[in-house]
This record gives sequence, structure tokens and C-alpha cells, in this order.
Amino acid sequence: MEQAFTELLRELEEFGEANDSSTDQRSRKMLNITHDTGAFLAVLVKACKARNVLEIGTSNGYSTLWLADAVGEGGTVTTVELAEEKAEMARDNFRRAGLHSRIRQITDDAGSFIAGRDAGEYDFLFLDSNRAQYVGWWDSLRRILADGCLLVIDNAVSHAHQLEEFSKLVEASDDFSGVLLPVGKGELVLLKEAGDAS
Ligand SMILES: C[S@@+](CC[C@H](N)C(=O)[O-])C[C@H]1O[C@@H](n2cnc3c(N)ncnc32)[C@H](O)[C@@H]1O
Repeated sequence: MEQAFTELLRELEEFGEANDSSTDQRSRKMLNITHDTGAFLAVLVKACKARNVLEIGTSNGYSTLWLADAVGEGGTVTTVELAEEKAEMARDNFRRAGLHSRIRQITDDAGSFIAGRDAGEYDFLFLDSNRAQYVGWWDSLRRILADGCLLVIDNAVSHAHQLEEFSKLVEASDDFSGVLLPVGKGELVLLKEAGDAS
């Protein structure tokens, strides 16, 4: 990882912490993943050789930068954000990092966006958005993830109670297996089983 990129990540971490502690208004908070979560996502993306990543919940683009760096040249990260002012901040950060050419920004409601995607279109999903909507998104999420690939969900420990219904849906899905890891705010890593090719 280049020094300038590491410095940008550190700058955004400091900005996120200062910003989020300066306001009680949730919509104004950046709510970024932790540094170790970013490093963890990058390792997963590289290990999976993911080339077509989808992130739901861009905020100002901190987590997107980790994903975009990890996919490498030739890879793409599509990231969805509802709030225009945050998408604007993210656009700026993507340019600063020189990674804008591999990032596709969607400023829309993630539910409508994922409903219109093709089956198996993405080989890595990262979900870090409005947890109350995850249950309604489950059918689309499981459909657009390719077989043998990962869906990672942030805040699975910090906000476990908000994910109870969602977790029940996942547990009832035979084609998914998962593990909850104590990284950052708790990462739920779900594998869409590849199925029996024989
Ligand atoms: C926790 S923040 C994302 C933080 C970001 N992943 C990071 O680590 O830098 C969640 C974001 O999801 C966005 N969001 C909430 N509901 C959404 C929806 N229905 N569609 C798209 N984005 C949504 C919020 O505006 C917010 O910026």
C-alpha cells in the first residue's frame, strides 16, 4: 500500500472520529468502519480474487477505498449511497486516492438498486447501511451474489439485536453458511455455498 494512500486513510479516520463526536445528528455522522475492518475486508477481497464488488452504504467512501484498493486494476467496486452530500464527499475522496476509475457510484436507494441487478452479478458483497432494511433486502442479496462468494455484514456485534430477524432468515437458508468474527464492530461473514457440481 502506497504511503499517500495510507495517509489518506488515516486522515479520513481522524476526520470521521472528529466529525461523529461533534454531532448528535445521525444523518451527519460518517459512521465509518474501523481500520482493522478495512484491512480484514481487503484480505478477503484479495483471497477471493473478487473482481466485481458491491458495497451498500458508501458514506464518505472510507470503506470503499479499502475495497477499491483490494480489487486491483481490472476490478470494480459499485457502491450505493442514498445521501447526496455524502456521495459528493466520497466522489472527492475517490479522486484524491486516484481510484475513481474503478469505482461506480450509485446515488439511490439500495433496495431498488439491488432489485434490478442480475443473478450472480457480484462476487463480493459488503453491507453497511440501514439495518432495519436488511430483512427486506435478503432475497435480492442472496440472488445477486455469485455461488461460492462472500457477503460481509458490519455491526454484527455492536448492533446484534437489530440483526436478529435477518440472522434468522440467513440460518433458514440452506445455501448459506457463516461465521461471526470479533473484528471491528463485529463482522458476519456469510458464504453462499457453491453447490454440488457433480
Ligand atoms: C454506516 S454508514 C456507511 C459507512 C461506510 N461503509 C464506511 O465505512 O465508510 C451507512 C450509510 O448508508 C446510507 N444509507 C442508509 N439507508 C440507505 C439506503 N436505503 N440506500 C442506500 N444508502 C443508505 C446512509 O446514508 C449512510 O451513509
